[in-house]
Amino acid sequence: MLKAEKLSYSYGTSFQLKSLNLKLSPGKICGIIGHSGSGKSTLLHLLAGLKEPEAGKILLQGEAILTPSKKLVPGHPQIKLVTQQNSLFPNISIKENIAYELRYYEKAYQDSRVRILAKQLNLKALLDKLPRELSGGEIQRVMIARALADEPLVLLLDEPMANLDRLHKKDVMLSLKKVVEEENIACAMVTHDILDAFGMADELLIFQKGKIIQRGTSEDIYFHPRTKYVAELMGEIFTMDDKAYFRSEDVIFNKEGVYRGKVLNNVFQGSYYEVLMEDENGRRFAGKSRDKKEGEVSFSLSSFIYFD
Ligand SMILES: Nc1ncnc2c1ncn2[C@@H]1O[C@H](COP(=O)(O)OP(=O)(O)OP(=O)(O)O)[C@@H](O)[C@H]1O
Repeated sequence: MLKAEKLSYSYGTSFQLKSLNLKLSPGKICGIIGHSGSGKSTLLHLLAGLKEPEAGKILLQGEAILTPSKKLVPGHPQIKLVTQQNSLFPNISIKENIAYELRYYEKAYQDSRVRILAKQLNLKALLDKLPRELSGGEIQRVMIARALADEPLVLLLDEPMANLDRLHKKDVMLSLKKVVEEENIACAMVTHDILDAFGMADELLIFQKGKIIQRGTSEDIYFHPRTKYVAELMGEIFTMDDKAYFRSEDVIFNKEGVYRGKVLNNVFQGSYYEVLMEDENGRRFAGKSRDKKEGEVSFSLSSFIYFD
């Protein structure tokens, strides 16, 4: 659906996005993960046709999209970018905000489309309110609904769920995934929360300094990270010898275990305790346990991660 070929962009000498290739497929969500400043937002702005690439092109259904220098108003009507910024009209209702995107259509179609979106994104109770009467998370859902109103081919989301608590997140995640599938939209989503990416993305792209350094399914990347940077983005890793790394869930407490640790703390996590430990060299690591641990403990490790 959307394809970027050899895309390049830079901010002077301080940041470069170099010869990047990317494909977004209909009905699929591509999660974009990377440290702050790695270029994720810049990429979304390029894909949305809002920044002028220095080289390369962006193809929508095989046709090159017009870049800002070739357009009066930058952007493409069928590629929608939703950021964290609230860009709703403040003095009209939520319903009118969404319907505004459909202003060239008949009223009956506007109404039915708003009704469908309100159902998909759980907005029914908010339709007659003004934006200032909504919470941050509710605004975010409305912004997504508004972006979807005119049935775009591509939806680009820059941290769409940053303002939502866990419970609401799950709700929005499920509805968003369903809409993307039902309406066959190609979607890319930048997020800082790896669990959001795991929960939603069909494919993950890992970004480092303007480059995609690994791509694959969540499971693929979680279990086979190519570098330490990638592994750490997926969750905390530990090592006792700087060669073999492990995660807290790999720690299996048992008396026969060949590894030893001194328990420093038990952090209650609800369904388990995170047991913080250190070895005789003062290296810190953690395990997971249903019960609290104390003093000297032994454990084995169920698997290791190695880097090339
Ligand atoms: N207008 C600009 N002028 C100069 N440098 C910029 C500009 N916008 C961004 N940068 C720099 O380019 C790099 C990439 O920025 P970008 O916003 O794309 O990163 P990001 O991965 O989205 O970060 P975050 O996760 O913090 O939003 C950063 O080092 C940033 O400081």
